[in-house]
Amino acid sequence: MPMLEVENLSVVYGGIRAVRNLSFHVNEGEVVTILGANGAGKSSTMNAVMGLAPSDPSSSIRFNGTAVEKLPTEKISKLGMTLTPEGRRVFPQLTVEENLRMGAISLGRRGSAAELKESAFTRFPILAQRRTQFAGTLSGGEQQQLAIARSLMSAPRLLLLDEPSLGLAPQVVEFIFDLLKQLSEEGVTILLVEQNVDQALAIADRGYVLASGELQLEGKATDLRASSGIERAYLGLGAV
Ligand SMILES: Nc1ncnc2c1ncn2[C@@H]1O[C@H](COP(=O)(O)OP(=O)(O)OP(=O)(O)O)[C@@H](O)[C@H]1O
Repeated sequence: MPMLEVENLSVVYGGIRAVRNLSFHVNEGEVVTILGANGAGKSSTMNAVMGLAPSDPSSSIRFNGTAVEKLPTEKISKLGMTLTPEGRRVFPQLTVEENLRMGAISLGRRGSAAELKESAFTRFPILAQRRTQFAGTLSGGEQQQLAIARSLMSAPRLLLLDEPSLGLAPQVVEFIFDLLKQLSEEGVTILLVEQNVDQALAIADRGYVLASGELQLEGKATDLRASSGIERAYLGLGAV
C-alpha cells in the first residue's frame, strides 16, 4: 500500500478548475517530485492533500490507508504528514525558537519537542545563532530554513515541500537540496514541488509532470530527465 494515494483529485475555485482528475502516489521511503509550469496546479494539489484547498467530492486522498480528504489540516498533520508551504510562511512576530515550538503542536507521540528543537539547531546552525531573533527579520534563505525546520518539529513521516528553493541564492538552494537528500536517507518520505527541474529530478526517485491541471507525464526520475516531454509541458505545448 502506498503511503500517500491520491485518486481522481480535482480542485475547483469558483468556476476555475485548477486540477483535473489527478492520480498519483508516494511509497514509503521515496522522494517524489511534482513538476510543471506556473499555474499548472502544483500548489493546489499540495494544498488539497493537506486540506488547505477544496477537493471535489469524487476525490480520494489516503494517507497510510486513512481517508483524509474530509479531515481538517490539524488532524492530517497529527497523522504524520506536514507541508512546508510556498513562500516561507513563518510567523514574523515570533522568534525563531517560538516558531519552532509552534511546529511541534501536531507532534503527538512521535517524538520529544525538546529533542527535535536541538536537532533542528544542529541541522540548521544559522537558526541556532538566531534563536531569539524575530523571524520577520531573517533573510529569505534563513526564513526558508526556519519554515522547513518548523515542519520537521512535527516529526513528519511524509514531508510535503512546495517550491523550497524559490528565489534563493545558489548556496542556499544547494544547502536545501543536500538537506532533502539527508532527510530521505534518515527515512523521511518526501513529496516535492519544484520549478528547479534538474535539481528536483536529481534527488527524486519518481516524478509527475502537470500541465493545466492535468497529468502530462509520469515516470522514474532518470527517465524523465531524458524525456523531451518535460520541455513540452513547460512550454505549454500540451499533450506529448
Ligand atoms: N485560491 C484560489 N482562488 C482562485 N484561483 C486559484 C486559487 N489558487 C490557485 N488558483 C488558480 O489555480 C490555478 C493553479 O494554481 P496553482 O497555484 O495550483 O499552480 P502552481 O502550479 O502551483 O503554480 P506556481 O508555480 O505559479 O505556484 C491557477 O490558474 C491559479 O490562478
